[in-house]
Amino acid sequence: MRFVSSTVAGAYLIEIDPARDERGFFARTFCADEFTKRGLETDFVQHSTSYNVQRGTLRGMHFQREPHQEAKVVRCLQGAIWDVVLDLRPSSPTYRAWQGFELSSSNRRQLYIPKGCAHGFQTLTADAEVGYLISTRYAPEAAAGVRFDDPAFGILWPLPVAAMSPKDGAWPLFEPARA
Ligand SMILES: Cc1cn([C@H]2C[C@H](O)[C@@H](COP(=O)(O)OP(=O)(O)O[C@H]3O[C@@H](C)C(=O)[C@@H](O)[C@H]3O)O2)c(=O)[nH]c1=O
Repeated sequence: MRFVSSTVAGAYLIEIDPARDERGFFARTFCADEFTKRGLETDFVQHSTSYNVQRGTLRGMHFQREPHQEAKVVRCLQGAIWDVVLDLRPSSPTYRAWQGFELSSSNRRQLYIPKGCAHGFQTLTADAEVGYLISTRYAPEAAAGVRFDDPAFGILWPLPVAAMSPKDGAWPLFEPARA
């Protein structure tokens, strides 16, 4: 596995290191030893998937409040997405910074989202499916979000929004105390 540092502290783009032969290849997509070496979470209690019908569907920007903060490992299983990590940790050297990556079923890249960061994505294709490893149980009372188009962050999205949940359309503008 190859871990590429992000401009958001503690976030990593993870690429596979395929062992190829005439059948195709074999590659690790998660390795507890490799994650531990970099101080990343290895204890994942949920593996979830989301399926998205339309190109341009946007989900985000989500996080869970303390003490339910989550680390996530995100992968696009079908189609392609623009996947974004946003730093909401006031003590972080990259507080309020974001970075986006194209993840697709063909590039097989994954994005590691550290605790305290928000996460969201926009689908670049129709019929896109996204899988996540998540380190913390779903706690709806702790679920929170910031607006995908909040000028406090200036996240750039590749496409007009084709579909979004009412919840994601209604997040208030960012106030540091609320996050
Ligand atoms: C996230 C989640 C949702 N649900 C339920 C609640 C609701 O009825 C339905 C859809 O929930 P949401 O609208 O919150 O789903 P969604 O907008 O896809 O939420 C996801 O967005 C991306 C960007 C993430 O990073 C994920 O961690 C998660 O927050 O699924 C669970 O049962 N368990 C879960 O872990």
